Amino acid sequence: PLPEGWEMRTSRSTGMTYFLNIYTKKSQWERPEAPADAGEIRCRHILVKHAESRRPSSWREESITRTKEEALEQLKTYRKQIVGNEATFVDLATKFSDCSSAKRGGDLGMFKRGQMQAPFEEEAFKLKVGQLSKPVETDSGFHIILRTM
Ligand SMILES: N=C(N)NCCC[C@H](NC(=O)[C@@H]1CCC/C1=C/[C@H](COP(=O)(O)O)NC=O)C(N)=O
Repeated sequence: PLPEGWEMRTSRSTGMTYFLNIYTKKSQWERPEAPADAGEIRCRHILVKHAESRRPSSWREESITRTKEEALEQLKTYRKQIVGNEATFVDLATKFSDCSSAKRGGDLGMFKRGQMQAPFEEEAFKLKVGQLSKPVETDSGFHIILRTM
């Protein structure tokens, strides 16, 4: 089968088979080996900051003093609650995310490569739509990411 995100097409003019990236609508003659690059994706995230974050402050807390270990533990607890259906991603993001996107349920909107810090981008672009990431560390703090588009 074709890797995810590709469709096989036949050229009306030449009758030759080509391959269409359903996200970017770009086509190619070579049979793709890897899932189609989405170009632009949309994600929600929950960010837990700590004392060493690049900006140790948020709408929730004027001055964030928790340690990195505490922040990671807290984030893992949220992830367990989501995976165990004890809470929803949007509910926890709204209540606990240290990013201003908390007021949008963690939604960051659509973004392309080159916009987010590298570790976040790398993990986000690996996710399938609907998939939840493992904890990711950036200079902002620790995140879990839910790809929505
Ligand atoms: N395009 C959208 N929606 N906004 C621009 C995002 C800019 C980008 N931001 C990040 O990489 C961090 C990590 C992933 C999400 C994110 C959110 C940060 C985290 O909080 P902070 O460390 O800034 O206080 N809050 C907002 O920017 C960056 N290149 O700095």
